[in-house]
Parts: sequence; structure tokens; C-alpha cells
Amino acid sequence: MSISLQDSTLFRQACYGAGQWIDKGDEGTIEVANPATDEVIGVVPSLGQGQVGAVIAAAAEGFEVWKQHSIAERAQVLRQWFDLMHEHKEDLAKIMTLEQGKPINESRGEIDYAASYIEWFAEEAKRGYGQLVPAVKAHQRIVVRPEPVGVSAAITPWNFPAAMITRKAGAALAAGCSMVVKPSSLTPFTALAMAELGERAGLPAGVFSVVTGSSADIGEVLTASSTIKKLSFTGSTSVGRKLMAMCADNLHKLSLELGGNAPFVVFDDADVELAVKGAVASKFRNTGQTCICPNRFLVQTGVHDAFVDKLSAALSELKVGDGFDEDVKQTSLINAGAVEKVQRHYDDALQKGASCALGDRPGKLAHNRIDPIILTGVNRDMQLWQEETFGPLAPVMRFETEQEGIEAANDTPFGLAAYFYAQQSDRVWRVSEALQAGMVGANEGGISNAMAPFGGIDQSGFGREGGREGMAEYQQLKYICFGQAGAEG
Ligand SMILES: NC(=O)C1=CN([C@@H]2O[C@H](COP(=O)(O)OP(=O)(O)OC[C@H]3O[C@@H](n4cnc5c(N)ncnc54)[C@H](OP(=O)(O)O)[C@@H]3O)[C@@H](O)[C@H]2O)C=CC1
Ligand SMILES: O=C(O)CCCC(=O)O
Repeated sequence: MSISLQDSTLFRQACYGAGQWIDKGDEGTIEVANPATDEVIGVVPSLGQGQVGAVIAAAAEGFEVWKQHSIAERAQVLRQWFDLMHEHKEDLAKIMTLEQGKPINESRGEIDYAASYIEWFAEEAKRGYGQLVPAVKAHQRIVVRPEPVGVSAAITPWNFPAAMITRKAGAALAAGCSMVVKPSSLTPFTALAMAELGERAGLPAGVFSVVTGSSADIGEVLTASSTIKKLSFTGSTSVGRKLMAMCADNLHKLSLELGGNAPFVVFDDADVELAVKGAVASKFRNTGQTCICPNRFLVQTGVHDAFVDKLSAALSELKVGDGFDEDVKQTSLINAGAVEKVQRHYDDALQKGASCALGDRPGKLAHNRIDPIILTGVNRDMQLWQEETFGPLAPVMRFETEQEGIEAANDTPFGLAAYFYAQQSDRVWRVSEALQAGMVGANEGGISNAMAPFGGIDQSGFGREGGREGMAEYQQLKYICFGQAGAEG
């Protein structure tokens, strides 16, 4: 490791199950590299399937213990976990930038965001209300009781190494479930630091585990296990689809937060300055590697040129470099494959008639860095229209009428996020309702909040994380019908 931490014990090169640190994997080790330098920063064990099975068995025991805790006790432990994340925010942020590459200030922001899910669910734990339902028969009483589903599992991506864990684990643990997490092999150290803090917060053995190793092998064990009752996955649509098929035998409850293809629509009556601010914040967050990043900019003809000019000016100010440099706003993409995908979209678009209004063909800078790019003259035949680019490339298409803009925005099988900018209030309502997505930013580029239900529709998956809805994903309903002896009829 090439950074100094105030608390070096947060950097664990071991995984965590049954309340123990496991430093030997039956399948050897996995090296983790810093995307900004390609240097290996450490190794984690590659667990064998038997080892993962043992962690799941311990999670079943952890569940039995945890579900007996009072709600106040669960809330207290979660609150303590939240406090520890804040206390160690700087170290957690450094570990995240080291393994994921994002600017250190964004890592700090992600730790705050991740911790906010733990805080939210510490409070929601107290609000797992059931229902008393009026019964048709006078002698009956109907009670509906939410109960924890049991042992849950999470498979999480590399782009948000902390928040994608806490918004699943916070909900699961608040509901009374235990959870086994498999983080991305590209970014396991943030997850392991969180496990260390969870242990210090007082989570009983087996309640929260982190397993590392081959994703295919671990995915197989998690989906084949009848001990596990719920799987929550965030990642690509292709892997999500595969996991859903693998869960079919056990009929696991599932949440899938999959790829997006968010439109960002700017109408003639928009506040263009505000739209540019929102575009920079949403598109260039994590150097464009966010599932809710705008993937397609649709700009009405009256403000098209002004928007492109102002966006170019704003993007020219973004410094590209190493995430530990406090002034840097855009950093290395996660790996060479990510740069190749941006290159492929760029080449395809230029070949099909787009023009480059800012930037250059990706691939010239060292360490998988790319200067922000704007392409204009984009059309629907281009690959970047159909697939998530997951990088700092903003393609802009011009449109004439409101109807045309909405129709183009909805021209995708994905439905995670959508954004638009307009000022006429009737249009704001109309467009909010017409956009087909699980989340809409109306004159707003920053839509992520622990208190709101996060999730998509169609090929972007299903299930909601955060909000009042988040905990329900880890609960099942039991309806109890009370009769009275001698009172039937
Ligand atoms: N919705 C979102 O937030 C995300 C969307 N994406 C999209 O997906 C594209 C590809 O990114 P990529 O990292 O490859 O995403 P993946 O879907 O491959 O990876 C996400 C998670 O799934 C795991 N995984 C991969 N294959 C399997 C499997 N067969 N069984 C069980 N788990 C598995 C990965 O583990 P491991 O890393 O160890 O292989 C990781 O933990 C991106 O360009 C982007 O378009 C990517 C990340 C997040
Ligand atoms: O890309 C993702 O899957 C994470 C979304 C980040 C957020 O919650 O805003």
C-alpha cells in the first residue's frame, strides 16, 4: 500500500466471515491494482466454494442471534457503525481512491453518502410497521406482520465501493437479516474496511460478512444456496440476467440494479446555466462511471449551441489526473477495457456522422485517463445511443419539438434515471410524467438520496434501495388470522 492511514488496521488483506478474519483462500489470492498507476496495492484471499459455504452457514447462525435483538439494539449498533464511518472518513476515502481511482473529494462524498444509508436504516429499523386489517367475520382479527427474510446476499460493483454495500446491508440488517457481501474483486478493500468497522460497532458474528474470490464461483454458491433467501445485485444487465436465471431453482427474492442509459433533455425554456451545472455534476461524477450518469444529451434547437458552448467551457476547466491531487476532477477509468469501450463509441459515432466539439480520441493519456469529450450531431444508429458508455464522453443530439425530445429520450429498453431542464411549470409536470424511468431529475442533476427509493424499470432491473421501500426488500409478510373459540359463524 502506498498511502498512509491514521488507522492502518482498516486496510485488511483478509476477508471476514463468522466473525473471523480469513487470510487464506483455498484458491490462492487476488491482486488488487491502483487504476491510477497500475501498481498492485495488496492482495485478498480467493475463497474456495467450501469456504464460502461455511461463511453462509455462519450467517444463518448470525441471523438467529440478530433477529432476537430488540429493534432498539439493532438501531444502536447501526448508529455506531455510522458514527465510526464518519470518524474514519478520511482513511476510508483514501482506501477508496487508492483502489477505485475516483477523486479524493468524491471519495469523501461517497463515504458520507454510504454512511447516510446506515443512518437512514438505523432509524427505519424502528418503523417496520405491520397492519391490522378489518376482517369480514366478527370473530376474526387479521394481523399482517413483516418478518425478516433470513440470510441475504449482495454482489456489488467497483464504481461505488462503499455506498452500494451500505444501501443493501443497512436495509438488510435493519430488517433483522444477516448479509454476505461479495464486493467487486477490483475494489475489495473498502468493503473490508467497512467490515472492520462493523465488527467494532458490535455486529455479532455472522451478521455481516465479506467474501472475496472468483465472481463466477461465489455467484454459483450464493445462488445455489437454499440458506440464502434474498440476493441483491448491482452491476451490468448481462450479469444480472444470468444471476436471475441461477436463482430460479431456489426462487430467491431478488433486487437487480442494472445498467442505465439515462437521457438528459434540455428544452428551449431551460435555464441553460443550470442545465450545464447539472450536466457536469451528473455526467462527470466518478469520471462518467455511474449507472445514473446521463448517457445521451438531447437539446432543443433554440438552446443547442449555447448549451454546447457553455458545456465545453465548463468541461475545459476540469483537471484530469491522479485522484489524490485535491484539484483533480477527472481520474483514470477503472481499467484499459473501460477506455476501449469509450474509444469504440467515439470511433463508431464519428464514422456515422458525429463531430467532436471538445476533446480528442481517447487513448492518448497515460493510466487510462481521458479528457472530457463532447460529440455533436449524434443519431440513434450509433452504439453510444444504445449502450452505456461509462466514461467521460457526452454525446449531444439536437431535436425540434417537445414530443420529439420525449420520444427520443424514451427510445431505450433501459429505465434507470432520466433528467430534464425546463422552466414552464406545465411542461415540467408533463415531461416528469412522460419520461420512462425509475428516477427523474427535473432541473436537478444530483438525485441520489438515502431517503428516496433508488431503482429502475425494464432492462435496468427491479427493486428499490433506500427510502421507506428499501427495508421491505428484506422482509416477507406473514398474515395471521385470529379466531375465537366458540364464536364462529
Ligand atoms: N449498475 C451499475 O451500477 C453498474 C453497471 N455497470 C455496467 O456494466 C459494465 C461492465 O462492468 P463490470 O464491472 O464488468 O460489471 P459486472 O456486472 O461484471 O460486475 C459487477 C459485480 O458482479 C460481479 N460478477 C461478475 N460476473 C459475475 C458472475 N458470473 N456471477 C456473480 N457475480 C459476478 C463482479 O465481480 P468481479 O468484479 O469480482 O468480477 C462485480 O462484483 C460497465 O461498463 C457498465 O456499463 C458496471 C458496474 C456497475
Ligand atoms: O452506479 C451505480 O450503480 C451507483 C449509483 C450511485 C448512486 O447511488 O448515486
